[in-house]
Amino acid sequence: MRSTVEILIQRLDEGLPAPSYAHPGDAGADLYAAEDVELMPGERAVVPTGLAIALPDGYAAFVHPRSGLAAKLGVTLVNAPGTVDAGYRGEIKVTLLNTDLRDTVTLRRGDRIAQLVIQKVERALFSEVAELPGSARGTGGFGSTGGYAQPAHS
Ligand SMILES: O=c1ccn([C@H]2C[C@H](O)[C@@H](COP(=O)(O)OP(=O)(O)OP(=O)(O)O)O2)c(=O)[nH]1
Ligand SMILES: [Mg+2]
Repeated sequence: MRSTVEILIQRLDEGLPAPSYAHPGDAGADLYAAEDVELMPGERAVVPTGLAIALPDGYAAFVHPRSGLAAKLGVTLVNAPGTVDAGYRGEIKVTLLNTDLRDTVTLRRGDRIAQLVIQKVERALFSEVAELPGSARGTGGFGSTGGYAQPAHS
């Protein structure tokens, strides 16, 4: 059986469902908008979900966009994925962004606006050294392996 972890949840808004997985095997549990929101083209808004959680130490929750909202309406999250720390007891909020340049998007209270992914996270012990160990990649990054089209105006 797939392993599970118990997450304590508090519904700050009892009119909304508790988060749940739509299908067995889903990684993300949908989060609901606690209020109506209208996003003009390019506009963002911090939307409450009516949900607070207590994660066990060693876990974090990540607020991810929903691909349906992204593909159909151009709605994503400004800070995707948002990070919910294990010690956070406040309301989970979703930083929605309407990337569409023409259409205003209206979302209603109760709409599923994002999804929460629970993950184990390591806590690092940052050890400073004068030189880092070598690697095949070295310092190359930001497209160093090539294969990118040039913008027309460059
Ligand atoms: O999409 C998000 C991201 C964060 N949070 C909450 C939980 C998280 O534990 C807290 C702080 O988030 P983060 O560390 O990303 O924000 P910050 O700007 O660094 O704020 P702080 O100084 O409070 O850490 O805000 C959300 O509700 N939704
Ligand atoms: Mg922070």
